[in-house]
Amino acid sequence: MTQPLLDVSGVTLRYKTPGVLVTATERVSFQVNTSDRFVLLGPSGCGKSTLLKAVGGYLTPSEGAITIKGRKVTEPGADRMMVFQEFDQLLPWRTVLENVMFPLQVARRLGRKEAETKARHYIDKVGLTRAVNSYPHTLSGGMKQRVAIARGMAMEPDILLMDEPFAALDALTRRTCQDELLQLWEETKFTVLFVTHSIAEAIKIGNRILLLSPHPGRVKAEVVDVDKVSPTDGTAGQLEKKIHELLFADEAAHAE
Ligand SMILES: Nc1ncnc2c1ncn2[C@@H]1O[C@H](COP(=O)(O)OP(=O)(O)OP(=O)(O)O)[C@@H](O)[C@H]1O
Repeated sequence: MTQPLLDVSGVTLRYKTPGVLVTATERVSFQVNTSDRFVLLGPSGCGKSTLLKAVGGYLTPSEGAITIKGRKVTEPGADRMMVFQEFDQLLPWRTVLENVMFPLQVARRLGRKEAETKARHYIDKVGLTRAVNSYPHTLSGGMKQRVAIARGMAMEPDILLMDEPFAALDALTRRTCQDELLQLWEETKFTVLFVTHSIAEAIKIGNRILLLSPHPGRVKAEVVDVDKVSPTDGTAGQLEKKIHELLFADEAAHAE
């Protein structure tokens, strides 16, 4: 069997808070293959962001292990770039071009010219050619998220980690950004691990979806071959209903 790109194996993550140890995820396992659009889906508080941060190397599991291409994740690295929900993830004193160039120069240690060429290429890809010299405060939320995506993709990481990147956008911009992300994926087939609490977004973005229980960290099920559902013939609606039932079955039973 070929090695997965990302292997999350029996991972438990806890937060130490004064007087309490909060368990955010417990013994969660999943594997992501190259070119997957793998979605972590579950309600607020089930541990999605915590898992993503651990894959990013920002948190250390108290049990289990995370490996990328067989290498154990112990700290953040340029092989895993993150895109967050918040609009303030860009450096406000740098232009769009400089924001995208910055990690290329600092983390990849590319020379100015090479970094600029690469940055411009990805800025073009997200449709922001005309905004290269703009500062973040002059951009809309959707434009800022596109810059963050360009910055992540320009690093050509092994995996792009996206934490509800479109959740703070209005419905129309959100849909446009989702479409653009899928278009970019068609062009480059990058691997993405995408966190969302929206079932519809998970079905639209993912080819595989891991359903996390409302009880932190418990895996409910994995849905594969999401690509095979069609947005127009009703199968997407059926899958959405099924996922909803899977996620909330126990809660409904208890509520009765
Ligand atoms: N810094 C922290 N300190 C203490 N507990 C935390 C911290 N961050 C998260 N938690 C707790 O860990 C659990 C999982 O949180 P996490 O943010 O990973 O969930 P989530 O599924 O991403 O939720 P959301 O969609 O609301 O971001 C929750 O119980 C949360 O309260």
